Amino acid sequence: MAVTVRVPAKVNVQLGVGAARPDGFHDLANVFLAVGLYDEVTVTASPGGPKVTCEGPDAAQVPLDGTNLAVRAAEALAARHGRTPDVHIHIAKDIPVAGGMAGGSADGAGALLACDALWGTGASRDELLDICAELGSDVPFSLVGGAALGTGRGEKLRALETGGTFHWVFATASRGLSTPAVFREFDRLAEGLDIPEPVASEDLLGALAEGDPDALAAAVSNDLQPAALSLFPELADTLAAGRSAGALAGLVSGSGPTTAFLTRDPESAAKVAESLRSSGTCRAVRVASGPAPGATVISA
Ligand SMILES: C[C@](O)(CO)[C@H](O)COP(=O)(O)OP(=O)(O)OC[C@H]1O[C@@H](n2ccc(N)nc2=O)[C@H](O)[C@@H]1O
Ligand SMILES: Nc1ncnc2c1ncn2[C@@H]1O[C@H](COP(=O)(O)OP(=O)(O)OP(=O)(O)O)[C@@H](O)[C@H]1O
Repeated sequence: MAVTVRVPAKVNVQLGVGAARPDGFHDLANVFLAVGLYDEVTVTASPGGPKVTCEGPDAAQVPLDGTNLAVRAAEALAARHGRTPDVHIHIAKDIPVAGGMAGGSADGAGALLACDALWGTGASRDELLDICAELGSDVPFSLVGGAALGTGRGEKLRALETGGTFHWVFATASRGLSTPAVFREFDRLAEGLDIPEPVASEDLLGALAEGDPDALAAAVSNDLQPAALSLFPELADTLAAGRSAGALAGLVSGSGPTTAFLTRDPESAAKVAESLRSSGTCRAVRVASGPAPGATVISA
């Protein structure tokens, strides 16, 4: 028997970042939107597992050892339920790697849901969310999808209402950025400054609820953007190219280096994508809309 789960990427429409906490993490006001770029995680019984394989354009950058979040998810579920993680996990990867779109987190959430179905564990939603939070700050959102406000280090979620579909263009970069390195750069840039508690923007939540792309474009923000630009200055050229091509807004996605451009409709998304492709300022361009559903079993 094989179980396949489909899991979306995310863009952060607001990423408010507070000062570093004593544990090194940062309190966030993290407004997540799941978008329709997906990894598919397939699990099959395999004695002596867990073992992981990966296919897709970025597969060579995905670790195939015990650090893979999908492997860690299978091990965590097995340990809680007193069984051995005898499983082969195959990842069909379409989410850019190390791009700030929660690709590894998606695979963690996907493997967890898939193993739960394969093993008949019957874990509750709350137990799955607890395991997700142990795996990483973005992993709970990969499980639930849609739109949500993440507080704490991003793992405490409140579902948000969305009144329509938002159309995005994503430009991937020639190299990745490490999430911890971007947070460290945020801390360096913040030295000596008084960093306020991050708060979700009421205007932004209203724009999501209304499904209003112009209002959302006026409200998007990312406190990690200056840090990502400091480590990867060429991203400024990509942002300028997307904005001058007619995007309503352009911002770095999460910790970057993927840049995200909000457009009014699918036609203008196609136009912005075409301009970005010919701009020479990025590696590849993808079009996707959100909200998209969270991790979903698509075959069992
Ligand atoms: C940038 C975002 O993608 C926005 O959604 C997330 O905040 C990062 O989530 P993630 O990749 O799941 O991150 P984790 O695996 O939990 O943490 C990786 C590293 O990022 C930093 N980190 C992450 C989340 C957070 N609230 N504060 C942090 O300072 C820490 O250095 C941590 O060691
Ligand atoms: N299943 C996985 N897929 C991709 N990367 C993984 C996976 N498991 C662990 N990793 C590691 O995580 C690193 C970050 O990859 P990922 O694609 O999750 O980045 P990201 O999208 O920037 O994450 P986030 O947006 O959550 O900060 C990779 O360089 C890789 O070493």
